[in-house]
Amino acid sequence: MPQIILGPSFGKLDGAVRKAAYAFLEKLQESDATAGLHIEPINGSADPRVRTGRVNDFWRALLVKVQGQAAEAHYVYLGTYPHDEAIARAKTAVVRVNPRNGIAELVEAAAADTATEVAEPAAPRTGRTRPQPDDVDLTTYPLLQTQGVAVADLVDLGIDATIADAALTVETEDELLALAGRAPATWQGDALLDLATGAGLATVRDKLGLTVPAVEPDPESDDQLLDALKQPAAQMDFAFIEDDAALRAAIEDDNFGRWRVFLHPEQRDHAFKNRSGSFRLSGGAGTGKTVVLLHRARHLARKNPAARVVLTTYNRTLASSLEETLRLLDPTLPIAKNLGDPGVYVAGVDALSRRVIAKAEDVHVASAAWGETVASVLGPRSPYVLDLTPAARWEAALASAGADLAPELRSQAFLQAEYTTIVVPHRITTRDEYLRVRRPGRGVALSRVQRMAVWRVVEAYRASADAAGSTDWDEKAMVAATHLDAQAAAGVPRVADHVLVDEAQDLAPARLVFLRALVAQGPDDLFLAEDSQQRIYGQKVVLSRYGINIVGRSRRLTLNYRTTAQVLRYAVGVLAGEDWVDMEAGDAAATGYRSARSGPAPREVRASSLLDEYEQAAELVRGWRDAGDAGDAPETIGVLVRTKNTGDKVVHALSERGVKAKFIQDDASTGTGSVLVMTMHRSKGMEFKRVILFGVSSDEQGWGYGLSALPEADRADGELRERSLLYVAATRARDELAVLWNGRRSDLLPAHAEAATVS
Ligand SMILES: Nc1ncnc2c1ncn2[C@@H]1O[C@H](COP(=O)(O)OP(=O)(O)OP(=O)(O)O)[C@@H](O)[C@H]1O
Repeated sequence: MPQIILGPSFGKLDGAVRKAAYAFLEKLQESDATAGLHIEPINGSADPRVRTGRVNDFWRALLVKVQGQAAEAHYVYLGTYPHDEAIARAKTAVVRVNPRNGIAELVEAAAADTATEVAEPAAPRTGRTRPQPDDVDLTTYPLLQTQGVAVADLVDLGIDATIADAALTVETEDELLALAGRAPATWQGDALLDLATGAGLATVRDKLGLTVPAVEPDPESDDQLLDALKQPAAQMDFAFIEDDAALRAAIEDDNFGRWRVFLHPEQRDHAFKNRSGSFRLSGGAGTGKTVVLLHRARHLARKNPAARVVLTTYNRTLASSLEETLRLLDPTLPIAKNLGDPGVYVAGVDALSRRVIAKAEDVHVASAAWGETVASVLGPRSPYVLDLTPAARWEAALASAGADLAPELRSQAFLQAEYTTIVVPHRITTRDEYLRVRRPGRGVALSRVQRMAVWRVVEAYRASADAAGSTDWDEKAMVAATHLDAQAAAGVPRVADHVLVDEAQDLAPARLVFLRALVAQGPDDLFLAEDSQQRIYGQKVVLSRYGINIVGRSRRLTLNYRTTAQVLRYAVGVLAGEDWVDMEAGDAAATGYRSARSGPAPREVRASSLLDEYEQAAELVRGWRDAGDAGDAPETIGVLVRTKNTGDKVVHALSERGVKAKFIQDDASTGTGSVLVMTMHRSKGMEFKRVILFGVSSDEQGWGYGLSALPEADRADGELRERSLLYVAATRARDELAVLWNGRRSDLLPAHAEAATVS
């Protein structure tokens, strides 16, 4: 059966043609001799491998046939066009091997001639100096030259000579973005953007897997071309199609289906490479961390059908969305029904711990071993731990036993943070242990007397939960982890072979200890995707303190696929001026973070009153929704708010103004036909075509909620979470972002906003 390779296409197709194009490729995949396909060469084509095929009366597919030593032909699909256009394109399209790096690329015939006339190799770098800030005004100096890059360096990488020349004169990021979009191969654009953000030439080579070809390229050799198509950088533009679902996804949804088949070389590495132990993948919002996890889950399950792969994340809603997307990636992938079954088991981390406990209680509740497990985490108490302790019990415990606490410590927020980060993960069951424990990472220092006062409240909290036979989620995770460790020590196998975790930055220590306990230490055990700048819950966590040893196995993704460069710059501005720490206590600064897409600058709208703000929001949405053929489907527009209360009012206000809107809370499926209004917390992991951030004012209730109740030393971290929340919300926008407020503009917004302001 012929192998289809999806290549770059010159345009978009409308729905009906896409269906016909898919049907054509499906038939071609079965046999290129199928009657009616009419796979034919074209007289006078620049590339003798070019063929056209008949999609229907009017449309033709543009193909490149590569046979080589393979028994079956390979067909590179370059799009479907009206008959005459297809013939014209067939004459000039050339798929060739880049002589500098052996990567396959699609070029136009004229460009193919010039591009193979490769420039002189890069001159030795002696004597060339990078401009010094004292000599020149770097803000008006060509971008790449400020990074010490010369035309010869670019040509040496394999970048098209014309693009390389132009790149060296470009002075602004926006111009570079436009130029990158015109490069003949996606990797070339990416290399230019990466160089402009400070990555050195060697780093770019490494990230894209660019190497000098071992043999002189032979334009006639099909085998060389096939090799070239398989290079990681080539696979940003050319994808070998493995199954019908991938083909259908990429053809019928050529924008949003791309992640299923076209991966960045770094994404490919992270998805498919074996790791000798636990691995941490960090990366800014929209860099494809979730995409990597999904591909990795599929890869592991396919590699070993008996493998038990757990795919998990912070909560149930995100887990449902992971499962849904995994099914999109591969409808044939076995999704395990029970934890411990072969296949991919997808669930939120709390659902996982609950499941472990439910099963253990069923079997072991009366056993001494289970009693010891529970007692080792919570002290002597009832062995029943399945019910949930409501957070309100902290208030009751404070009321009954908190009289000796200093006023700044007398809050549920402080006690919960102390309990979650220190008491539970260290399995502290007595006052003496609590008096002795080290509390690294906790902002507030506690004297011995203060510790004793805290412990009295902890005892009251535990006593009431014991009476109710309940535990909170941190306690459940820790009891479950302790149980799994005890079982493993007794020779019972762990319940998973691979654990893949999304949004790990939001997981409290006990949850991480629990995930560690699901799988034995070893190759490909734990894979954590995280972005510390998106931490909107809990406290900073350092993985090594909880038995997760990453050293040397962490990487960062920097190419944002979701948002435009303009939205990204604005969102990163929200984070500016703060120190960010990652889960290995390293620097999590957003260096090298870039987008290859361009769009309008974010809009800031200062409303004169709340009513005016509603009005402005409705007007924006109506404008986007009713923009003729290009109008947005309502559910692709997100209105993000700080609190549920504001959200309810916005839904009402929009509905009054003729905009059908729906408040989304826990429901995983959002439906169609309504603009989606949700809290910024709920928007995590989601994306919209256009986003309104509503009520981003320092006067708006909700922002900084609870911060004043925190001790001074914990407040700075709380403020970081507010900043992260706004960053998360702003990065949900793919194409356009509008920021609305009335009253005082929020201090969290970028100081010198690159935004058009309307008031
Ligand atoms: N290789 C790719 N080709 C095309 N689109 C991609 C690719 N990788 C990711 N994307 C798209 O980029 C968007 C962001 O991807 P994803 O959600 O995986 O990022 P993320 O890093 O997990 O983001 P966040 O941290 O904000 O949740 C998605 O729309 C995804 O489909």
